[in-house]
Amino acid sequence: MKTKVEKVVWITGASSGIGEALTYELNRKDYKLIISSRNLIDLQQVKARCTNSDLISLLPLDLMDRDKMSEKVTEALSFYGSIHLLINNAGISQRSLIMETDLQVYQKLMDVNYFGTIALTKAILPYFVSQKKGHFVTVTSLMGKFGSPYRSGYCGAKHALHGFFDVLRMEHEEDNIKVTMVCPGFVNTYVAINALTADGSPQVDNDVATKNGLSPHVFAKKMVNAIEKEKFEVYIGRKEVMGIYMKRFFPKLLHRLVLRSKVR
Ligand SMILES: NC(=O)c1ccc[n+]([C@@H]2O[C@H](COP(=O)([O-])OP(=O)(O)OC[C@H]3O[C@@H](n4cnc5c(N)ncnc54)[C@H](O)[C@@H]3O)[C@@H](O)[C@H]2O)c1
Repeated sequence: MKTKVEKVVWITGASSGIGEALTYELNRKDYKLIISSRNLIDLQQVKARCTNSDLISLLPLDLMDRDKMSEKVTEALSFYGSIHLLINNAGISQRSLIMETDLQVYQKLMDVNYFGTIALTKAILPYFVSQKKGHFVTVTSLMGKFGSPYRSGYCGAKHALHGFFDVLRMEHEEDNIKVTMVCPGFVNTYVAINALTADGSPQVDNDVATKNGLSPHVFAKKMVNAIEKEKFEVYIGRKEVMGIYMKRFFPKLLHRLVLRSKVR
């Protein structure tokens, strides 16, 4: 457990789903946490459910506010005087066909998932470099490695994160900066309910596959294990994870299987 000595973790998107479950799991393991999301009341409720709530600091943050990221980093550092891990977890999905989707929806998917994430990453990077230590953990998706209908903009944004962070890992190898890319399969969270439809409104309904996915609690345990082992990249889910290997070795077969599965 190499990173056990590195105790301060900043999690984005901590108000629900994977981020909320990560908060409980890391709190249980006595990490000091800074938890972020857009809504302070939601964050307060998560904190109230933690056993070691004195180890939790709240920092509201909207990934759309790219200009505020340096300010947010300064605020985050003021809580414990240090940060060792940034978990870029916040994100928003999509359920709409390319032909029907407004360009603004693509813009928002990129703004939140890609530009918001890299803006926050760039804002904290000089601090990590100055410390000669730091660990970026970025939650992408299996959709960051292959595609599935109704998710064109989401897939684009998540694929882009892999490009960015693979380069960051190389450029800052000598600064002792670690990067772990986490690719979930289906996890039973609000991701499908909050997913943007063609006009930018949320889908509201859950998807069957998401509902039948891993529980956020089980997912968070596996993810923390991967973080502590400083893995480069990890795929966490059920049989859908096979898509990673099929994309690499049998891309046409994966194409047919994804179409046949009719997953929404
Ligand atoms: N649940 C799944 O099946 C699944 C699969 C693959 C990838 N993911 C990824 O996991 C991550 C977490 O999603 P989840 O499944 O927990 O869904 P969720 O909708 O329950 O949680 C998303 C979190 O991101 C936050 N968020 C959304 N927009 C934001 C913004 N503009 N600024 C700041 N925070 C914002 C939300 O408030 C929430 O806390 C996302 O990056 C998502 O793409 C989830």
